[in-house]
Amino acid sequence: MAEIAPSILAADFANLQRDVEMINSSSAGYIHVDIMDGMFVPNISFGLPVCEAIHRHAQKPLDVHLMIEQPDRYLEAFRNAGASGLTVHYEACPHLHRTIQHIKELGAEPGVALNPHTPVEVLSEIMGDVSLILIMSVNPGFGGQKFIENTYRKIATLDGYRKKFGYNFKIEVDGGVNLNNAPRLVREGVDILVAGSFVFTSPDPVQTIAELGNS
Ligand SMILES: O=C(CO)[C@H](O)[C@H](O)COP(=O)(O)O
Ligand SMILES: [Fe+2]
Repeated sequence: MAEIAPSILAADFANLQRDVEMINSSSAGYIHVDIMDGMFVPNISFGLPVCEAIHRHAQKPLDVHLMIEQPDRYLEAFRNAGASGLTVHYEACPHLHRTIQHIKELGAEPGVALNPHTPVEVLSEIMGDVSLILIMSVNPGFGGQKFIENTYRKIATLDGYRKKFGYNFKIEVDGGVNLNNAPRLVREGVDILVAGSFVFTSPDPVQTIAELGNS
């Protein structure tokens, strides 16, 4: 069993309210909101006004994934735009401890994300301070990419740290998640599966979210 965070990046932006309401009516635990700045990643998604608009209709917490440089500049603004969780990239934060404290002061759940090439060991001194560790299973920037197989090993290593030291963070995986890889991801220790294109291109997204959740 896992919690599901459908990624709104794969929604129909011309029918955003309809797609948010679909997620509301499903068993999803969160709405995953991908913010891309065209600098940290080679793509621009959307920004604060769209996040606010999603929040106006959402009945699930917004899990905001900041793929932006110097995310400290925008933490408060995204919190005010409705973010329940704020996840920053390790690779974008030279003062990660300070950034995590800032997120906590804003009353949001602090998360940290790792690109596929970044080993989980770099987070060893911050694992006790975060609510969420997001393992990217594709290179961030685009939906609809192929799942990177090395992710299983990273999840297992991270789960090993959690068990050894009794940490409470949740493990989230993001990118290329589908019904083929979800069961093994959950076995390795994943708590939250992000799924964008697999959910939104399926004939029955509510049913697909339920099936992923049963993985
Ligand atoms: O952070 C992301 C991309 O950078 C998205 O959350 C992710 O790609 C989800 O989309 P899909 O399930 O289609 O891979
Ligand atoms: Fe994401």
